[in-house]
Amino acid sequence: MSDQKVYTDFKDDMTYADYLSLDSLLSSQNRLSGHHDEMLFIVIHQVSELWMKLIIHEIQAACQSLKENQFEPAFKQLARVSKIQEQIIKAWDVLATMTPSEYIEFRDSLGKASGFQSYQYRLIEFSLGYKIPHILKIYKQDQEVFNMLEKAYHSKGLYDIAIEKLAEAGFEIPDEVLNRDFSNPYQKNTEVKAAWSEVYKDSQTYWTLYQLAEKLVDLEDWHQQWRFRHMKTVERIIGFKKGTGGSSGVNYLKSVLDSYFFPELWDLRTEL
Ligand code: HEM
Ligand SMILES: N[C@@H](CC(=O)c1ccccc1NC=O)C(=O)O
Repeated sequence: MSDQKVYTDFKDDMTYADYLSLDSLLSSQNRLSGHHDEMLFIVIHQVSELWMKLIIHEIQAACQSLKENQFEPAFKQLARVSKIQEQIIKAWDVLATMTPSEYIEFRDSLGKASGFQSYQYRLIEFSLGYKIPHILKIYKQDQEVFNMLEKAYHSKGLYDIAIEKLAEAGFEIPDEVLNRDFSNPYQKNTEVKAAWSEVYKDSQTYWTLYQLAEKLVDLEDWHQQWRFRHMKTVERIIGFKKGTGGSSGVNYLKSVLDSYFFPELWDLRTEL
């Protein structure tokens, strides 16, 4: 979280390991059970968290670029996010080499810890506009994380900024959409749908918004594929056991697959 600091005291004799903080990075795989496969489990999670860090960095940059009408840099940043999403989806293939009996041998040592508590994952979902009431209470114990997430929860998401771009291009977008309470989940809107439909029907005129829309669809599509692979990998490894985080497990993970982040961008496809 404290990565805002810029280091200026470069050393002449700086090494590869110094630069990458390899000492701390490579001494952070602490297997509680000592089980062989717990190494795989830890590394997969740490790699996913590192990629999530970069996703957040790029989404924040893309939001800023869009606010400044710098569309080309925003497209490059969003395209990078999609490439990372592809990477973390592939990581499920590695985790799926672990069998149910191998996992069950060290599952108890995880206690009540769960991916449920990944605050970087929440930051990503908030930026995609997926905000569920009561989610913040999971983070009550850690005031610093809680404050950071609360701020993100009340902020505009990527889609809110994209809709502002529609308004700036001259489309009639109601005030109740532009000035909505951003902590509420986004509700689909007829005027927004009409605007995006026009963008798709006349893509030559609205080429920039058209590209933006497709980048957003990429992000949502990949995110849902990540959720699906997570759900299926969990079913493959623990079946329908309850989750360590207290949820019903696979059925909970299936239920989140029903949500849409950018609903109009999907709805319009039926009518084009
Ligand atoms: C053996 C591997 C895994 C199993 C059995 C598993 C199981 C589960 C279960 C059952 C849940 C629901 C919450 C709960 O009750 O615990 C969950 C949530 C979650 N897991 Fe995993 N998981 C695995 C691997 C991973 C990996 C590699 C990641 C990558 C970071 C991950 C990230 C998450 C996230 C972000 C959630 C919250 C999802 C949401 O609330 O929509 N999980 N996991
Ligand atoms: N929820 C998992 C446990 C689990 O997967 C996990 C435990 C600690 C840290 C990260 C985890 N990953 C994803 O939920 C389970 O019920 O087996």
